[in-house]
This record gives sequence, structure tokens and C-alpha cells, in this order.
Amino acid sequence: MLTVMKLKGREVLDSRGRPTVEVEVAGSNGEVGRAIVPSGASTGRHEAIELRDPEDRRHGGMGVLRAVAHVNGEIASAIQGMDLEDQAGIDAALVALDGTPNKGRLGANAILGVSLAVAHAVAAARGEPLYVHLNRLWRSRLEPGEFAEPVLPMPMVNMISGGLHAGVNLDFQDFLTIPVGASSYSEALEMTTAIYRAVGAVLREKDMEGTLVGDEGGYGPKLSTNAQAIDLILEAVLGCGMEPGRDVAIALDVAASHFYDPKTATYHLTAAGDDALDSAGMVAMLAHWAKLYPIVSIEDGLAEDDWNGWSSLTGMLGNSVQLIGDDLFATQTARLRQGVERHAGNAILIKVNQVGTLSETFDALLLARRHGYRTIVSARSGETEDTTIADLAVATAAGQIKIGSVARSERLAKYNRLLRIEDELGPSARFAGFKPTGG
Ligand SMILES: O=C(O)[C@@H](CO)OP(=O)(O)O
Ligand SMILES: [Mg+2]
Repeated sequence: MLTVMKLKGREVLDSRGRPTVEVEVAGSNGEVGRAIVPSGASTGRHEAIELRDPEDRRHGGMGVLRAVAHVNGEIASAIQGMDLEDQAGIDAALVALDGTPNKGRLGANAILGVSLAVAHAVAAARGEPLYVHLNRLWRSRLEPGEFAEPVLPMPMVNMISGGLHAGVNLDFQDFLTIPVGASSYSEALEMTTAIYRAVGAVLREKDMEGTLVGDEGGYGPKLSTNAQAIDLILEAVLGCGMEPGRDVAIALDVAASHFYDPKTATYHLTAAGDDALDSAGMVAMLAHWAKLYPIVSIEDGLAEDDWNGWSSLTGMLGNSVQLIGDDLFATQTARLRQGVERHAGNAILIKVNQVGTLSETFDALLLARRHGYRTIVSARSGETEDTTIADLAVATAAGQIKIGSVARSERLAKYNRLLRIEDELGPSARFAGFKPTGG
């Protein structure tokens, strides 16, 4: 039996220059697997807890030495000697060892680092690509006939950033494009890079390029309305000789929890002159936008606990627009079950560090698929060269991936990883494409 021989945790830096957890797991055959944990800025209330060291001044209180110590101490003692290939058993042991509902004791960052590094170590030991190993784990959970074949995902890519990611005056966090007309992953990426360059050119032409680029590499121009961001992107799309709607569609991550005031139950849109909208007003505004623009996907259009608003938005737009719960579901099956019952949303964003283990990520993916919810595997705004999520998206046939812009290396590591997988799969590579919701 291949067993867990050694664990090594250390602090490394992420794309914001902040510490994060890296874990190496060595199997009894000597092969090592490594994973690095990402980190969010617009984190939801329901996410698993990322352990930081507020009293450690080296990194402005953002250190992760306690989480690293847990990897090297308690976690190592608990899982050394366990069957390395029993991912579910190791993940269950990690959850039990932590003992809290949100992984707040050992830290979801410590736990996730170990969970992902275990998968890498097995892939290394078997001498196979990670997505092949993850696909085997995924298949072992499926009923016959269920989404078992690896599929390359459609990327939705950030062009203009606002909200907590760019610090300018846009309320909405991400303005993204989906190259719906692409017939392969590499074509989708090619179309996306052309649009990204064209958005830059449009901004330059209008003297709006500014100096700011958001955390995920989206442009961060100072604009007076949220709608202006979409207009600029559409201008760039047209400039590329592509047709909005047919070749390229728009997606939004509103990240509405971050301008929602639960005390007054209102949404505060500063770019629109500090309009305070109630939930119904917000739903009406999004419905209006969806009519006005070729918008096929809206993420977190409402706040993370505004269940009634979510149900009403889904009733109104759910047949024509992909409505993704990010903060709403936080990759947690309990939250997603509630969503299914309440008809809230029709898609879920999947972020490994929102839940903290690979097995629980599979749980969320599978529950979503079985209830007809679409799945979008997503990076965080704080990322690294780790490319695990690219393999995960392919292995689980998730269908879509959201990584951020095509102009930052921590994002490109994943886009390029997908290019390699596409190449490796050769002519048999399957591509998810994008089917309109309800179509
Ligand atoms: O809200 C999001 O979807 C993510 C990625 O764009 O941002 P963060 O990692 O800051 O939560
Ligand atoms: Mg989001």
C-alpha cells in the first residue's frame, strides 16, 4: 500500500504579495505532490475560515505561520501512515481532526493544502497527469451515464474590474466575456486575448486606460457608471470583428454582498450616484440590464443571505440567464441544498478554498450537476502558480472556468495548463462550449 510518509508545510507568497500556505506530501514510494492555497478578497460570510496571524506584524497581520505549524504538527501526526490513495478517508480525517463546522481551528488553508497535495502525490506516484487521477476519483462517485468524460471548460474572463478588486468607482466586481462562438478551448482563449487587447486599445483611445489594473489583471478605469464598462467591452468586441451575442457574450460578477447593508436591507450603488435599491429594485435593475445587453451570466446579483431576492431573480431570469451563486453557496452542499429548495440560482461557483477539501469540492460539484445547476470552477483574487483547478475543471467536466484576466502569470499558469491538457488529449479533446440557459 502506498502510504503518507511525510508532510511539509511552508509559507510562500501569492499574487498580492501576501503569505499563503504551500504543502508538500511525500508518499512511501518517495514521490512528492505539492499544492499552494489561494486566497479571496471578496470573501463570503459562509466560507470556510482561512487562518491568519493578526498578531504577526511581518506581513501586516496576514501571516499564515499558525496554519503552517498545524500542517507540520497536528495534521502530519494524524495522517502519516494513512493510505495515500484514500482521498476521501484522508479528507474525512482532516475534517474530524479540525472538529469545527468551518475548519476554523486548524484553518481551511492548512487543510486544503494537505488535501490537494495528497492528490498531486498520488498522480506523481502513478506517473499520470493530475486530471487523469482526479477523473478517476470523480468517476468513482458517479452513477452510470453521468458526466464521466473529461471536458475542457469554457473560460469566462475578466476584462474590467471594480468592487473590492480594483478600488475605483465601479460597484460591480467583474465585467467578463464568454466567447460563446468558440469551438475549442484554444480558440476561446485566442478570442479572449484579442478582446483583452482591444479593450486596452479602446481605453487608450479615450484616454481612460489609467494606471490601475485590478487584482485579477482586469483593467481598472475610472468610469462614471457600471453600464459604461459593458459599453466599452462591446465596442472592443465589435472592433475585433466579432458579433456581441453570437460570438462573444457578457458575464457579470456583481458581488452584491459587498454593497448590501443588511440593517436597512438595501443595496448601495455608488457609481450610479449612491442609489439605494431594495431587493426588488436590484432584481428589476438586473432584469433591465439583461434585456439591454447580451448578458448570459450574472454572479452574486444579490447578497449572500437575500434568499427571497435570489428566488425572485431566478423566477424572473432563470430561464434565460445563468445565475451563479458564489458568496451565496460558498461551495457548501448545505447552502446549495437550500438553494435547490428555494429555486435560488441555477449555477454554482466552485472554489476549493471556500470549502477546504477536495472531497467536499466533489460533493458540491456532484450535487449541483444532479440538480441541473451549472458548475463554474473558479480561482481566487489572490492566486499563485498552482494549477490544480485547471485539472479539476477538466476532470469533473465542470463546463466552465473563471480564472481572471489573460495578462497575469498566476492566471496564465492555469490557462496554459489547459492548453497543455488540450494538446495532450489531442483530437479526442472535448470542449464544453456554452449553451444558452434554457436553450
Ligand atoms: O468573487 C469572486 O468570484 C472571486 C474571483 O473573482 O473573487 P475573490 O477571490 O476576491 O472572492
Ligand atoms: Mg464572485
